[in-house]
Order: sequence, then C-alpha cells, then structure tokens
Amino acid sequence: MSNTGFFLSFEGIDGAGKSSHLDALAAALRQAGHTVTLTREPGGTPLAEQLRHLLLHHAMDAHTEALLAFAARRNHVCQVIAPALARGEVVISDRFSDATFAYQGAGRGLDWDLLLQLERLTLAGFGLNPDFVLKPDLTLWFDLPAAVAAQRLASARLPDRFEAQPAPFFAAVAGGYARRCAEDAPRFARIEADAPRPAVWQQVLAAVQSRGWLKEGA
Ligand SMILES: Nc1ncnc2c1ncn2[C@@H]1O[C@H](COP(=O)(O)OP(=O)(O)O)[C@@H](O)[C@H]1O
Ligand SMILES: Cc1cn([C@H]2C[C@H](O)[C@@H](COP(=O)(O)OP(=O)(O)O)O2)c(=O)[nH]c1=O
Repeated sequence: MSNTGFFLSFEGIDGAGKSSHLDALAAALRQAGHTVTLTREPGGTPLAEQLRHLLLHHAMDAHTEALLAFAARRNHVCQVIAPALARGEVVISDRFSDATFAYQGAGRGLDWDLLLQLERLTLAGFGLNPDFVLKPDLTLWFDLPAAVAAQRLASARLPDRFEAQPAPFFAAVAGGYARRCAEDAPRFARIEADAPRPAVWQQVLAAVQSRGWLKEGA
C-alpha cells in the first residue's frame, strides 16, 4: 500500500503532546501538494466514533477493550484509510494499532501474542500479498516520562477513563510503545517529547523529511 499514498500515525501516552502537532503536519504536507486525510483512533467513521465513546466511558475487561478497538479500526480502515491510500493520498491518524498493544497489552496486561493474532485477523488482506498486515509507513512515537505527561494533563482537561489511570499505568503503556518500536524499528521515529514545543516540531519535520515526503526548509 505504501507504493501509492503514505500512512503516518502519531502515538504516545496521554499528554505526550501529539495533538499540538497533528494539524501543523497536515498543513505542511498540504502545502507541499499532498491531499491529506487527518483522522483519529478509536474513531474516524460514525460507527467507530460510537465504539470510541463506549471504550472511553464504560468499564470493561481488557479483552473487550481490544476487540472494540480492533472492530473500530477495521471499519475505519475499510471506509477511510484504505480508500484514501489507494487514491494516492496521505493519511495521518492520531493513534493506530500500536495504541492497542501499548494500552490493552502493556497497560492492561492482555497477552501480546493474542494482540498480534487480532492485528493479523483485522488488518491482513489490504495488500496484494495476503500475508501483508496494514501498518503505518511511519509512526511518530512521542516519548515522554509518565510523570511529565501527568503534570501537563493535570492543568489541561477533564480526564477520560484512560487519562484517569495512575502514573504506573502510563509507565507500563510507555514500555509497550518501546516494545513495539524495538520489534519494528524502521517504522518508528522516536520523538523526544520532553522538550519545548518548537524543538518537538523540528523533530516531527525531520522525521517526515528523512522519508522524502517533505523538502527541507518546508
Ligand atoms: N512541548 C510541550 N511542552 C509543554 N507542554 C506541552 C508541550 N506540548 C503540549 N503541551 C501541553 O500538554 C498538554 C497535553 O498536550 P496534547 O497535545 O493534548 O497531548 P496528547 O494529544 O498527546 O494527549 C496540553 O495542555 C498541551 O498544551
Ligand atoms: C486507539 C486506542 C486508544 N486507546 C486509548 C488511548 C487514549 O487514552 C484514548 C483516546 O486517545 P486520544 O484520542 O489520544 O485521546 P485525547 O484526544 O483525549 O488525547 O484511548 C486505547 O486504549 N486503545 C486503543 O487501541
């Protein structure tokens, strides 16, 4: 799929600073002539947004969380992501499958191999090769110590069900992102998010420029 459009995801624990840069990156890519779909997970379609609401506001076990997250993802990929990539467009998603590994796997303790099976079940079959499992071409992983993220969020907004979790939960989630990155390093750009916003933005730009999707000086 990457030989048509390209697919970027933003990941990191809550409060890592992703949202501050999503719109700016979409604008920079549009300025460079790309058609960009900016979307989010869980969500991105009417059905998936309903599943998002359930996931964020109703108590449930980790297995149910993962099934809802992957059901929402399947609908999102079928209706939005795969068609946009096939048209040769750019998709930027605020979170994708890595979040399920980090939150439901590392955070909530769901078995990693089970998640790999769910990922394959949900996301194989979108390429010419039946074994191809759809993943972003580049994942910008905003890496920030859990304590710093908690400080940022304390003054920022009312927490949802995940944001209300204690600091050790987010340390575990961060460990889940580190594991996904170690297992597929070429796909990831690690952003040192414990830096002033302009310095974080420079890292975001550099990661996208290094793939040739934006020219330097953009
Ligand atoms: N580099 C930064 N330094 C300090 N505060 C930041 C920085 N980036 C974002 N913030 C603040 O931290 C909070 C969380 O940022 P946000 O972009 O919403 O994170 P996320 O989308 O990853 O959950 C917001 O109040 C935001 O203004
Ligand atoms: C995509 C996904 C998100 N989540 C969680 C992570 C976040 O706490 C929450 C929503 O993510 P996010 O959109 O980043 O929240 P916000 O816009 O409030 O910053 O859902 C999962 O637990 N599993 C998943 O598969």
